[in-house]
Amino acid sequence: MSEPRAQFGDGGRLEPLPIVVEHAAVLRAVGLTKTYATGRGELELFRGLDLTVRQGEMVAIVGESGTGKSSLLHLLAALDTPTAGDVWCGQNRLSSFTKRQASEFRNRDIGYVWQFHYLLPEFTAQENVAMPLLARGMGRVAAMEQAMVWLGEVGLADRFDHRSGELSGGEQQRVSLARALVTQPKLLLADEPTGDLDGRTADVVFGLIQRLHTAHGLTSVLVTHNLEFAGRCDRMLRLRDGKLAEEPVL
Ligand SMILES: Nc1ncnc2c1ncn2[C@@H]1O[C@H](COP(=O)(O)OP(=O)(O)OP(=O)(O)O)[C@@H](O)[C@H]1O
Repeated sequence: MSEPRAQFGDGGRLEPLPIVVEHAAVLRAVGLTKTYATGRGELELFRGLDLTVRQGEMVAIVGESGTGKSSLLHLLAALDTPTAGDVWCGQNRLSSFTKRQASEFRNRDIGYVWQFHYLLPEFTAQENVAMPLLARGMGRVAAMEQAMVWLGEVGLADRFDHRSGELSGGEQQRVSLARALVTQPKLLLADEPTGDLDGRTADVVFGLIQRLHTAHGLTSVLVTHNLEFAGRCDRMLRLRDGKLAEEPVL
């Protein structure tokens, strides 16, 4: 049965119901288990882990080194498959994807930022940013135009023809952020995006991520060791002993 859109008020007149904005879950992990086979037997990182990220949220995942934060992010991005359980992104069940579907999903729906920029050194900043658009078959002229727009978004339009070796660490990471967002994904996943930067530069890059998250209505999940940055997110989740526990934010 469909929801009623109106109700009878005191005067017997039909009045519209108040609009309740429901924030849909963009990302949902259900009963997630990840076990690696290692030379010394099985390493179980988590078992039966649940996570819900709602539209527009910025969620930080923190935790000791080796607890499995990067592994979790890889599962959320369909870069890896869980031992058990499922990840849902909207209506998509990631474990049902073929390799090709997973790759298309990442190109279409996910912006991924790594600790290291992984820019291709032989290409300019603009060409690096255009890469995901070229990969999906967009023509070079249109892709390069979009890349310029996103270089502008990260404040680096004037560096469009610089190769990665001619950019500072913070600038390289800003270019990689533009490359992650040029496809206009719904979801931004970032694994220690400021981990390789000095304090002031880290602050600039984190501030930029926050600004772009809000300006473009993104849903973001960030792994970080920086508790100050984590405290500036909507929610902070700590991965410990294979479970995610909510911690208070500022
Ligand atoms: N492909 C793999 N095969 C076997 N073990 C792995 C694999 N990938 C990661 N691990 C192990 O899983 C554990 C968790 O790794 P992961 O990188 O997810 O942790 P993390 O919490 O992100 O750590 P850090 O904060 O240091 O980046 C580590 O002990 C790591 O050695």
